[in-house]
Amino acid sequence: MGCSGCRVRFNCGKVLSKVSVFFTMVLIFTYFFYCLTGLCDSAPRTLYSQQAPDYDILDDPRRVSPRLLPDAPSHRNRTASEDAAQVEAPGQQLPLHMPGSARESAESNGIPVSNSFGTKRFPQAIIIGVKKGGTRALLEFLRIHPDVRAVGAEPHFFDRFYDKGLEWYRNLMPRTLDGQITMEKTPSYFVTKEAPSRVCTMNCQAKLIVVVRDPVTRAVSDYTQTLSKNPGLPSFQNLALKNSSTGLIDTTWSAVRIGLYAKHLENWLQHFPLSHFLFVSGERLVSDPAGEMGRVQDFLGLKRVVSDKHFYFNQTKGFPCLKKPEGSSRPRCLGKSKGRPHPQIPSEVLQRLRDFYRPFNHRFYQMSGQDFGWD
Ligand SMILES: Nc1ncnc2c1ncn2[C@@H]1O[C@H](COP(=O)(O)OS(=O)(=O)O)[C@@H](OP(=O)(O)O)[C@H]1O
Repeated sequence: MGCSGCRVRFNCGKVLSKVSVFFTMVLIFTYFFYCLTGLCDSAPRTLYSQQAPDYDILDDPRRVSPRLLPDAPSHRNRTASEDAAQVEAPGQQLPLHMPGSARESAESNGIPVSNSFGTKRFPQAIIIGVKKGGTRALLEFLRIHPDVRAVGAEPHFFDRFYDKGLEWYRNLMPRTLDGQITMEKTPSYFVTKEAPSRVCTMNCQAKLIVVVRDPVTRAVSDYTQTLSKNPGLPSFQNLALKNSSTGLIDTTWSAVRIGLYAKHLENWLQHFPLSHFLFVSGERLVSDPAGEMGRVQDFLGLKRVVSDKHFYFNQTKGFPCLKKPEGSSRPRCLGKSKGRPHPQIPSEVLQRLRDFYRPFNHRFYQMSGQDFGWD
């Protein structure tokens, strides 16, 4: 009797251990299957795709380290807050070759669709400048195009991280299929002495886009950005003028120097012919985004997909916004660091700057073959 009780308990134990082995196997197989279908990779990314892309983070090098760039080679030891800061390009969540309706339906069902197709290529086109010209707006507008894939954050490879090597750079790029263009934007390339030769080492056929804006408003915009991070900053006039009595402009101040477009372009023209450049008017990108996007798409050899129907003017923001950015069904404007109110600068200081820039602007109009009408 006692012995048969033992046997029953012994058999029960055997059955239980078999069941637990069975369930463990099922779990392992399910995990393998899940990974084989590529869903493993994308599981954490769905979190990012559900967030609104924070354009402010993407343009702030202090908040986006190269480790946090999309598809950066090293993802080890990330903290949760770093993960949250890695906002991926909306278009990087879904393979772009997927028919629109299929992508939309996958997305609306909350099914993460991993982009494991295509190849990481060096960019064929780069937005190289200028800082505060409207480079983020241009990149986000371009991203609506199904044949454009771009890194969300600024890689700063040709100015800050060149020693990491070309493979590191290529690894940051999103995967593209044949016929799709890989792009990135880092506005500081335009004013970096070494950037042209370095870009040429990567690809001398690269197309280069420069968004230019009246250098006076650009300088004020630049100053406004620095002031927002450092409220104790001296006044604009203190920084722009060597001394107030002579009214001489301080060209060592980066906010002034960046606006000497002719000088920076000269450096680039040592390595690339003029035909490789497209100069986008920062002012027209605001007043007529569709018109300016038409020129950009032609230059990149793309079908004119991005058009009037993609934009609306947001009265509160005072800027054009996207009706449906890539990967989202809701209208979206750029972040609050884009289109900030500028501080009041004394008109004589602005006039002094205007006079200073005039000859440089005219030289730039000649070199680029375009009159931007800043004077
Ligand atoms: N559609 C739209 N929405 C918001 N802002 C727009 C837009 N188009 C152009 N701009 C102008 O872009 C300016 C910022 O330029 P960048 O994106 O090149 O800045 S950055 O260098 O990346 O920091 C930013 O400068 P500020 O107005 O001084 O903030 C804007 O004037």
